[in-house]
Formats: sequence, structure tokens, C-alpha cells
Amino acid sequence: MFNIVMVHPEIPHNTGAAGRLALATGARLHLVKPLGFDIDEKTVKRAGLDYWKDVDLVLWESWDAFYASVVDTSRMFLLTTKASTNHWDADFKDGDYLLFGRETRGLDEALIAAHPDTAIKIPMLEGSTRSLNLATAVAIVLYEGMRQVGFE
Ligand SMILES: C[S@@+](CC[C@H](N)C(=O)[O-])C[C@H]1O[C@@H](n2cnc3c(N)ncnc32)[C@H](O)[C@@H]1O
Repeated sequence: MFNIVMVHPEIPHNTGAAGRLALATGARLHLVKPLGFDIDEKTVKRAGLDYWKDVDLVLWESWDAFYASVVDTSRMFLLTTKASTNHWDADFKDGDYLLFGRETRGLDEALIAAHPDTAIKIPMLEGSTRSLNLATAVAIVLYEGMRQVGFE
């Protein structure tokens, strides 16, 4: 089971799409507060996320609370356009944490600097676009991880 970690996500539809991906792959979805939207039942219903109740969801009150819960931080992969290693060259294992940054700012530079060996990027054509959509990035990396661990 992979762990999708969205750090301070801002756009509810991206989080909704990640929840759907989590359901389809048996992954756990971690949301690290503050979030840019309400995650209460009313909002979720209004957004038409009827599957939301089935998502294996963990809500963290803060980054520090989430980080303290990770037993082996060397299994945290940091998704950033600033990495030099491509995601398909990472060696994923069941239980790994896949960390994604917020839509406007990405992951903190200091966090990336603290984990240079597990910072990875999804390659993009040079000069094409600054980054991929957050939910798209989750899908690409999660399914590469699932492929590597033998998901059929
Ligand atoms: C919309 S992007 C954030 C863009 C932000 N301006 C930045 O420079 O990081 C949201 C998140 O999606 C992931 N992401 C998007 N494109 C990516 C790529 N090509 N490689 C790795 N991660 C990517 C990262 O986790 C990023 O923090």
C-alpha cells in the first residue's frame, strides 16, 4: 500500500482526484493541514465526491505531526520539478510515502534540501510548462510505483 501525502493542498478537485486514485490502487491518502478548503461532509457532498467516505484518509493537523509519524524518512519520495532524478529511476517499495506540494508553491525548499536522495521529478520537455497539475503528478508517480511492486 502506497501513501500519498498532499502537503497543504489548495484546490479541492485535485484532492478529490487523488482520493479516487487512492481508492483505485488501495493507497492511503494523507492530507497535511492547513488545507485551502473545508473537508467537512457538507463540502464533500456538494462537490459530488460520493466515493469520499471509502477513501483511506488520514488528516494531519500540521507538517510536524505528519513528519513525526514517519518511521523511516528515507522512504519518503519528494516530488518536485527541481530534482534531477526521474521518477521512473526511483526504486519504489510497498509502503513508501509519495509527497506532493501545494499547487501554488510546491514543497518547501528546505525539505527538499534535507532529502536530496529521494527528491524526484516527472520529466517534462524543456521550456514546455513550469509543472504538471498536482493530481496528474500523483497519478503518474503512483502508477509507476504500482507497476514496480507488481500491481495487475
Ligand atoms: C502545480 S505543482 C507546484 C508548482 C510550483 N509552482 C512549484 O514550482 O513546485 C504541485 C505539485 O505537483 C507535483 N509536480 C507537478 N509537476 C511535477 C513534475 N514535473 N515533477 C515532479 N513533481 C511535480 C509537485 O509535488 C508539486 O509540488
